[in-house]
Amino acid sequence: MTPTTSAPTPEEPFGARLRRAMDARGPLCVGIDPHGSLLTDWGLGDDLVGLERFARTTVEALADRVAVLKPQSAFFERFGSRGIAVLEKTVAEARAAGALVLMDAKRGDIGSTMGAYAATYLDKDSPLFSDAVTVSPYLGFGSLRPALDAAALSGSGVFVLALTSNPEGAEVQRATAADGRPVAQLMLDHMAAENAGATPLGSVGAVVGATLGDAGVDLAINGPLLAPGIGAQGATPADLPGVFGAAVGNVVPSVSRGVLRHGPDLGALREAADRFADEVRAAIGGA
Ligand SMILES: O=C(O)c1cc(=O)[nH]c(=O)n1[C@@H]1O[C@H](COP(=O)(O)O)[C@@H](O)[C@H]1O
Repeated sequence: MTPTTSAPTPEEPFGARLRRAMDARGPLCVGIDPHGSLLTDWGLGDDLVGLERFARTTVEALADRVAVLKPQSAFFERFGSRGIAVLEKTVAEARAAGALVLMDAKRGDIGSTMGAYAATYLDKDSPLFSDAVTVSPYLGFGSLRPALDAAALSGSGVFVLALTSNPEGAEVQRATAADGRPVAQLMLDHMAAENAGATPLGSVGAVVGATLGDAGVDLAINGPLLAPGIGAQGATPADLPGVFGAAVGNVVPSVSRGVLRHGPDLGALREAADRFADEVRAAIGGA
């Protein structure tokens, strides 16, 4: 019998799309973090109008030149439903202008609740659909299964916290798991298993702070490594080879305030991002 319906075409996986963007534009990610203090410094009100202007300006300045834009959901959520409406528009405009959008929401929950988060960010029909989302595995890596499955279905990605840039993270992430591995290594090994066999790059990324010095863990997960902490938290692109060693080619260095503080002038924002991109290239090579 001839089948009358065919399976839906799998979307091109996030890892492949990210690799292409990194090769074409360089690996830099810029965060869209509308801190109240930044809105004020930009001459805007710390209100919805200011939020919208800030996000739109950042997208206009950067979405055609950096590989990834990373809106920080918390700074939009603080304005309630109307802030989330601005976030929806920001995601859509950034994607339309050619950037990959990594939603920084750091979600983590169990079972069907995690499934609802996955539907929010990783289902193509959701108004907040993004190319990838940050998630926390500290309710157990297996609790992320709904997000991992949803990402595989829609060709999106997840970035899983491993070793975060804040000093407080170490008491959990560097602790020893029941089998003797550091907890962060256990998580990274799970990510490596998810990405096994993917080419050119898996769609499950790890978050590893650029602030850590030698990460001291095996980062060969065959996936992207988001490296926040550059700029305001004190790390520089020159630190990346020391933190990431042989895995540095998969690093997506991430800066928020270090770029955003140069706004609202479009040219100044672009120059700041270009400067970080140049420093990244000098430190780790690439486009
Ligand atoms: O997932 C993240 O992006 C993240 C992980 C981490 O370990 N540390 C970290 O700072 N971040 C985020 O990266 C951004 C850092 O902002 P800046 O310090 O202004 O560059 C914030 O949105 C943080 O929530």
